Amino acid sequence: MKPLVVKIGGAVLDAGQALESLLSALVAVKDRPVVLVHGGGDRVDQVLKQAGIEPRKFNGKRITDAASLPLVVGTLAGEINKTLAAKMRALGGEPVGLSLADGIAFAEPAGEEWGAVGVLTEGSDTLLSLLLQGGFIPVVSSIAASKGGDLLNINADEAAAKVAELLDAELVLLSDVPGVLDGNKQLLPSLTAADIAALKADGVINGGMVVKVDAALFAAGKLGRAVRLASWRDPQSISNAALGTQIAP
Ligand SMILES: Nc1ncnc2c1ncn2[C@@H]1O[C@H](COP(=O)(O)OP(=O)(O)O)[C@@H](O)[C@H]1O
Ligand SMILES: CC(=O)N[C@@H](CCC(=O)OP(=O)(O)O)C(=O)O
Repeated sequence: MKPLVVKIGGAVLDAGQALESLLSALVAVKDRPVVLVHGGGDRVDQVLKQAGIEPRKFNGKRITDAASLPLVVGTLAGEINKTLAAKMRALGGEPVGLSLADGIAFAEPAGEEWGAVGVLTEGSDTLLSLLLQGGFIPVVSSIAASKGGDLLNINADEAAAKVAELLDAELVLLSDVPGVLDGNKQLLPSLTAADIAALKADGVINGGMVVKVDAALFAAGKLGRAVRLASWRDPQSISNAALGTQIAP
């Protein structure tokens, strides 16, 4: 069976029992290899504010100035990555905490106005495949590096899309909403690229959902199959393909 790449982000990291249930469900998957890719933007916001830096985002992506970068790296590749791995180990899994910079994918700066935000370029499945063959669960943060060795901040939805592409995996992006919602807050079970363009133009898809649907469309195109957006509040979202929004290639 194809590997399963699950991305979690946002508030799940502070969600106590919901996080434990989700990680337990991931550890319990035995019929296929699993990779966990994580964000943690909410926690980064807290850490930046504590340091007197006001978070700045555009279309759900963080503009990352030089003063913010060490805090972003420490929070995502340090605190959150190690916390998730420790929790999964406590639940009986064999996680290995990594970043994109650990040989998974290179990045290039996204442009001067973005600061230390990167766009992913080429990658390799070598390390991930070795870990999966050994029965480990890679836990991947979205910190990448350029070929010149500079660290870059990647949006975690884009990181998950790249990891799924490298592994030719099934991709599920879990968030704090049941999927993409319409203007009346009703779940949209499936979306095409044209539907997404219209919903973005109408402002129904906004904020963090913009980068998520864009990453899902990118991955669906590369993989040639649908990518699913669902909620981390229900651990069944991991394996129940009927839950959430399917984004078609
Ligand atoms: N059409 C939409 N459907 C669902 N959520 C949306 C929509 N438009 C904007 N959002 C917002 O996007 C958020 C999810 O994105 P984000 O907070 O970046 O998630 P994560 O941190 O898990 O990646 C939702 O909580 C919601 O506030
Ligand atoms: C460039 C960029 O947007 N980086 C993100 C990486 C983490 C992330 O994407 O976290 P969520 O999935 O929880 O939103 C950030 O600094 O917040």
